[in-house]
Order: sequence, then structure tokens, then C-alpha cells
Amino acid sequence: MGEKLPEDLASLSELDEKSLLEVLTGRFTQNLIYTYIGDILVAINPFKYLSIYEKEVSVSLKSLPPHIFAVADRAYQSMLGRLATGPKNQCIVISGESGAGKTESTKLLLRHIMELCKANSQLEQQILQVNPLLEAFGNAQTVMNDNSSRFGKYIQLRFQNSSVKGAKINEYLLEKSRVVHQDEGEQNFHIFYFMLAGISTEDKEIYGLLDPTRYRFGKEDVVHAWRLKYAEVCNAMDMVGFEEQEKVDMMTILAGILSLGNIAFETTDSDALKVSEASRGWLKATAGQFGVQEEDLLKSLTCTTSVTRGEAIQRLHNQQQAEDARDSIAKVAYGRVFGWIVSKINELLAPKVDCDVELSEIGILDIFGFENFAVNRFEQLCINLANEQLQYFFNHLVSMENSFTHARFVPLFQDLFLTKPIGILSLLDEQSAFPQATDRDFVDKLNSKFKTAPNFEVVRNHTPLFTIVHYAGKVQYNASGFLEKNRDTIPANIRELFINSVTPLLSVLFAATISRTGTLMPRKAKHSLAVLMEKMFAAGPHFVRCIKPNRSKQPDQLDSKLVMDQLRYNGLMETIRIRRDGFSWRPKFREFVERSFGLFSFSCMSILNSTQLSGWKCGSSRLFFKYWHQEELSRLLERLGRAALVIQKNYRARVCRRRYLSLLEEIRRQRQAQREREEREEEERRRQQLEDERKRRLELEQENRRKNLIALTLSLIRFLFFCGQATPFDNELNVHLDAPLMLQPIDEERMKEKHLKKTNTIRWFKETQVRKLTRDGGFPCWFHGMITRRQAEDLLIDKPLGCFLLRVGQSREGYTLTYRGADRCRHYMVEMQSNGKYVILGEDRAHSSLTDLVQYHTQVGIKPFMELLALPCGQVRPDYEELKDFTSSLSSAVERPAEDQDMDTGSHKVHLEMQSRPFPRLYPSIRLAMREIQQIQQVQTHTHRDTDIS
Ligand SMILES: Nc1ncnc2c1ncn2[C@@H]1O[C@H](COP(=O)(O)OP(=O)(O)OP(=O)(O)O)[C@@H](O)[C@H]1O
Repeated sequence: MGEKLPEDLASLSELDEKSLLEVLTGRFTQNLIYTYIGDILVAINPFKYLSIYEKEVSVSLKSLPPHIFAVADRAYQSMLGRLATGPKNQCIVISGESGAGKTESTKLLLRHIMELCKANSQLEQQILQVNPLLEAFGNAQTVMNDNSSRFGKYIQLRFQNSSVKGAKINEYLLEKSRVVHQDEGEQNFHIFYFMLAGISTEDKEIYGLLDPTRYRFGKEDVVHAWRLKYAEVCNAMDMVGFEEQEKVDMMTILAGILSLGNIAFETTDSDALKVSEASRGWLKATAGQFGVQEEDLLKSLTCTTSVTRGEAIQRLHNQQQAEDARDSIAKVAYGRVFGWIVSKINELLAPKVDCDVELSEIGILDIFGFENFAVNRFEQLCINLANEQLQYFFNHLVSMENSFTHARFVPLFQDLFLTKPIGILSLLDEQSAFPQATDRDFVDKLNSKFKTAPNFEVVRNHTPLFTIVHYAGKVQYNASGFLEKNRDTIPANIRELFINSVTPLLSVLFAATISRTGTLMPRKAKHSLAVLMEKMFAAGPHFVRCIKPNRSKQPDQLDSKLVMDQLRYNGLMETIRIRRDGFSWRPKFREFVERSFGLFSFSCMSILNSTQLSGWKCGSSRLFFKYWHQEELSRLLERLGRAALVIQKNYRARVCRRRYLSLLEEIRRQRQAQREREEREEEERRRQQLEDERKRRLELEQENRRKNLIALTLSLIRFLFFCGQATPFDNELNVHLDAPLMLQPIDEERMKEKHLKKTNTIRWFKETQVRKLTRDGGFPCWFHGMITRRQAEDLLIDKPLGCFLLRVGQSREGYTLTYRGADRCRHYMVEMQSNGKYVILGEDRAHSSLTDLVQYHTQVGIKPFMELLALPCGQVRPDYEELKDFTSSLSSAVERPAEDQDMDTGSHKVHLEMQSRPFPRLYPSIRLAMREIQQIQQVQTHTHRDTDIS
């Protein structure tokens, strides 16, 4: 057992850099990666598995030790008004440098909040699936982090009372340049590798993709794990609700971006530029994949058209300009696809509640930390500006605690950056509006306007450089490319090219102005940051400061200097300074007296009396008289003045601390009350279960008594079968019979409503499901139509463990899986999503068909009991015997004994899928282009071989 170190650094008697580092290091070595500094959670990345996130552990977090789940818990309870304040929106700000653990913290927060509001709806699973999706498209391997987010995000979870109703994501500053250029040791966005590794041979052909090594934008050896990741991404898209055609269009655009990167240019004898012979096939393929005309694409690569006085003037590109145009199309297309994914997620996860219902919110902000590289460009300026804003927000909150320090935290940067018309960003906008202005002009303007500003330093150099003194330190920026990046405009001819695409996804994406969630221009960044700040100021804040312990991503290693730097960049040292000015020194009372007053204890007593800090008695007035000399009197008075100040501060500290402790106590009390409430609810649930069981047994007995009556009804069933259309629903006629047989008075209205629901469900099944479910002209043996829950249980009662059947819900458009568990039968709801996919409620896997779902769960257990579907329950009841005579559609399923039937489908299924699957819009052109590429490649290989031989 290690030494017991404080969980909250705010409780330390001395809070300075040294003690902070000592405690954090000590805790880290004991695998205690979380520590509080007051309300801030400091999280040191362990770079190894820790069991602290396991379900059992999270449930047992009774005394609120520092933990990311405790932050989630506090935000959730505060939102509901269960803690000291009334209900209020909450926001959790996560910051830290690349690789410090922000994304992991965000995931853990989301997971725990979803756990807390468990309403057992599919929405929670959908929200959790957003992360793998965003990571695939927005993350990449960098030298700092193998899974680095190349964008910032603000996730808003929307709640009605305690249950989640929807989610919204805002994304900031996607690093689009990564699509066309990656530095040494870095990669393109994950999705390119996942796609190339995981896609089937058939799909490769359909999208027009070749081996990864063939692409300039994504050269990399395939890693096995990427295959699984691709399946994960496809599943996440299915779970969130993307349509098949949308997925195909999106994958085709990605394939187009890869093909585009392989287009090379050659000069000709005339001024014109042409696409190299070897890459003509790639031009064709790109045009097919983007759904545009080859000539139009070529034109937008090789020349610019501008309109002057109503006349269109074409300017031919040189090689460099053509390559720039190619790269800019790739960046723009990728940025738009990413923006589209985010807005699609937002559309699918939008709360489906009446607009007059007021929703509460928890926002989670995961944004890049402060950056200071050898060369800092436009992107770093935007990121650091965002961090300045956040730091301002943070300081504002801390200084509100200490009202007397507030005035000192007026944001100097606000004047420097945001003032109109002479803030840095306004000047940038102004210069960007002049086509002839250069980056040098911009820096000259800055130098003349801000040379005397305290947060700006002029740099005398040929390169356009300038320095900003940020809260976290000085950063020198290289302004090369600032104006171009700030303009971030899409040339008119490229926009037109895509608007005319036959792929609706592209034409819609380019016809729209940049959406609020689209990749943001700096102007937008300012605007969206301002909106974000407004939201955050209005919400209850929580801070998580992530710290990277070492650069080599190793467990159990902590580099003190690195940690210290981050504490500074994270603004923690600033926080400590604010606290120190306010009430950082929190000595025990005795210690306080001994340290501050020592020999002047008598005088102190009078001060203490005046500040009404009772309960302390003067130690020795004798000592006071001993030192009572005239010359010492002035020194004494001076020291007394200082002492009085310390007392004042300490008094404030004690008041704040008391408030803090009482809040903590309140949290504990509320937690305890909540636990008790939960226990009572659990007790009630158990009682209800027992009652249900008792009722069920009673009903079973009644059922047995009625068995002879059922026989009489068989003739009626037969009659009805003749009248109706034969589907497995016909077996639900038993349900109609139940009502009179139960001999219970049932309200007529309810009966009508029930009947209506049932009729609708039957219509839904006949119109949308029959074709999907039949195979070889029949239904799978595990499918039992619309039987009741009780009938399903009766069928399974004497069956072995793992036996199962699927049935149609009585009152909703969906299925139920009934399973013979060890102790009793279990019923799992199977949801039908709007995109036609099937999901067992609470599972994180979507399936294209029920057959796939069954097949999958023969291998993977169903949560929470991890039960495997072992044996299909065949249709052997007499009513099915009847069906056999009258319905040809069911014959094959009924004739084969259940055990003989395999649960899957084989080649038949593949054939059916091929028939119904969506294709890229210009699939034939893509196919031709790929053939051409392969032919050219063969010719090149032969030529090489011939040259080698000769
Ligand atoms: N709590 C944790 N437990 C175990 N490992 C962790 C934890 N947090 C982070 N890691 C490890 O550190 C890696 C980097 O973390 P993460 O991707 O969350 O960093 P980040 O701050 O989001 O970086 P970036 O800004 O580059 O996106 C993760 O891939 C994981 O391996």
C-alpha cells in the first residue's frame, strides 16, 4: 500500500508548483490517475488498461473519489437539479495536448452518462456509435498520437427529465490539408486505410478501388486490425441510421478522392497542360466516382475561368497551379463529406419531441490543446485563439469565486484578436478581401497597429512572422498562407463542377453554402466560438484537464518537466495563482497561528477578536512584553498590517472552504438519498416480478383448463384461413380467440384500438417484410408470425437451453426474439430502424436481415446475459399443421424439421443481396476506367520487363 495522498489538491495547506507535482506524481505511481483541484479534474493518461472503468467498479464508486465517471455523475445530477443548485444546463470542458487522453475521456463521459440515464432505448446505442464514426473520418495517426482527432468537437446531449432524447455535434477546424499531405510518421485520415483494408473484393470492383500501395494519398501497408475497423464503421453507420445508397455514394466519393490524387500533369508544346498518359485512366475513374463529366473535371484542373464585365475569361494553369487545383478539390470534397456526416448524424439523432417541450442539455467540449510548434501556421492561430477563449471562460469562473481578483482577468487578447475594425482577425479579413494583398502586407499592417500592444511582438524578418504573448506563453506565427487559408473559398468552376454531379450527395453539398456544422472558415470559427461561449457561460461548468505523462506513450513513466509544461499550458498554474491570491493557503488553524504570528500572538488575538474568529486562546502574552521595545514597534505594526491581510484572506478561504465542504456534504447526502431511492425501486421491481410470475402461473393453469375448448375453435381457424391471405400472421388468430376464452370483460374501445394496431402491423409486415424474410418460398423455421408472448413461452417451455424463436410484435412494427434461458424465457425486442436495419434493443450491432441477426447471435452472446442462439424452435404446433395444408408459402419451412434447417442462407442470400444492393451512380464508367488503368499498368509492367531483359 502506498502513502495516502490527498484526492483534492485544493485541500493542501500549500498549493504551489512543487507540491502539485509531488502529489500528482505520487498518485500516478499508485495508478491513481485522477486528482481534483477544487472542481477541476486532472487526468493523467495511464497509457495502459486500468480496471477502474469496469461496470462493477463504476457502480461501487460510492464515496466520489476523483474519477471521470464522478464528473459525468455530477453533471448529470446537476442538470436534473438533484445537487445543491436547481436544474441547469451543464457543460464539460476537456482540454489537453495531443495524446493526453481527451478523446478517451469524452468516450468515458458519454458512456457513463448513457449508463446513468438508462431508458433502454436504441438512441443511447446510437449516440455511442457516433464516436467510432467520427473517429474514422476525423482522426489520423500522428507522431504524437496513433489516434489523434484532427478536429474539435462539442457534443450536446439533450434530455427530457432524466432520459436522453437526442444529440447534436458541432465540429471545428477539421485539418483538411491532411488529405493531400502527411508529414513523416503521419498518416491520412483513418477511413481511407480502413476502407482499403476492409472492403470486399466485390465492393472494391464496384467502387473502383485498387491496392493501397497504388494511391499517392494513402500509401500504407494494410494492417489486419483495419479490416475489423471497417466493419465497425459500416456498423456504426447502420446503427446511426445512414441509408445504403448514401453509404455507397459516400464511399464512392472517397474512392474518387484517392483516384484524384493519382492524376499527374505534363506540359505540352503549346501552352496547354495535359494529364499524363499514365494517369488518363485515373482522370476517367475520378470523373466516374465523382459523378461528373471527364471534360469538365479536366477543365477545372487545368484552367481557371473568371468573369469580367460579363465576359468569361479562361486562364490556363501551369503545372504547379494544376496540382494545387487537384489538391484543393480533394480537400474541399473531403471537408464537405465530413461536414455532411456530422449534419446527417445531427439529423438522425435530433430529439423527436414536440418543439414546445423544453429540453435540458449536457455539452462536452473536446478541443485541441494549446499548441506551440517550431513553425506555427494559420491552424495553430485558430486553435490557440480557441484556447484563449476557453481560458478566459475558465478564469472568469475561478475569479468569480474570488470576486476581489476579478478585475485582473479582463481578457487582453480580446482586444488584440476580436476588436472591430482593428483586431487581428478583422485585419486578416480586410486583407483577404484584396485579391492583390500578400501575407507580408498583412503582417506589416499588424506591426503598425499593434507595435505597442502588450500581447504583441514585432519580428523583424524576411518571412512574414509575428509573435503573440498568449496566457500559456509566447508563440511565433508564420503568416505564409494566412490570406489564402482565411479566404478558404471554392473556385467558382469547382463549385459548378460538383453542383452538376449526378451524385446527389455532392451536388447538395456544393450547392449549399457552408453549413453551420460544415468545415469552418476562420470567420465561422469566430462566430461558432462566440456561440459556444455564450452557451458555456449560461451552463454549469465542469473541467477535465488531461495530462500526457511522457512523450513515448509508455505506461508508468512520468516526465516531470513535460507534466509541468502542460500544467502551465492547461492554465492550471494560472488557476493556482488565482487561488493563491484569493485563498490558496489553507493551513490548519493552529499552523496558521504559529506560522504567521509566532511571537506576536498577543496582538494577533486582538485582530482575531475583531475578525470574530473565536475558539482560539492566546498562548503567551509574556513573550510580547519581552520584545516590547520602541524601535521594534514600527516593525511590529508593519508586520501586524501584513498579518491582518493574511487573516483577511484566510478568513475568506475558510468561508469558501466551508461552502465547498457543505456542497460536498450535500452531494454525499443526495447520493445517499438516491441510492436509497434506487434500492427501494429495485425492491419494488423484484416484488413486481414475483407478482408477474404468480399471475403467469395462474394463467397457465387457466390455459390448461381451456385446452378442450381450443380444440373446438380449430374449425373456426380453418374457416378464417380460407378467407384471409396466408402469412405466418394467420397463426395470431389464436389471439383473437383468447379474448372470449379468457372470459374477462374487455373494454370495447381498447379491443378496437388493439385490433387497429394489429391490422397496421400486419400491413407493415406484408408490405415491407415478407420479401425480406422468405427464402425458397418459405419462412425460416425460427419465425413464428404474430404469436403472443405466452404462446411463445409455451412453445419453448420444454425446449433445451438456447432454443429460440422470432415473432412479430402485437402492437408495434417490429419483432421479438424469445429465448429459452436457464431460469426462464427471455424476450428481446428487435427494432427495425428507419434505414431498414434490424437491431436487438441495447445491442450495438445492426443487421441487414433477421437471418443475419440470428446468424450473428449464434456466435456472439446477447447482452446482458451473453446468451447464444443455439437451436431454432421449429413450427410444430397443430395450427402450423393446418397452415401446411393451405399455404404453399410456408411449406418448405414447416416440412423441414427445425434441427435440420441451417440458420443461414449461403449463396442464395448473396444473390438476393446483389440484386437489391445500391451501386455508384456512374458504375459503368468507373468499371471502364478501372479496366483502362489495369491495361496501362500491364503495358507498363511488360515494358519494364522488356527493358530489364534487354
Ligand atoms: N484513461 C485511459 N486509459 C487507458 N489509456 C488511455 C486513457 N486515456 C488515453 N489513453 C491512451 O492514450 C491514447 C491517446 O488518447 P486520446 O486519443 O484520448 O488523446 P487526445 O488527447 O484525444 O489526443 P488528440 O488531441 O491527438 O486527439 C489512447 O489511444 C489510449 O491508448
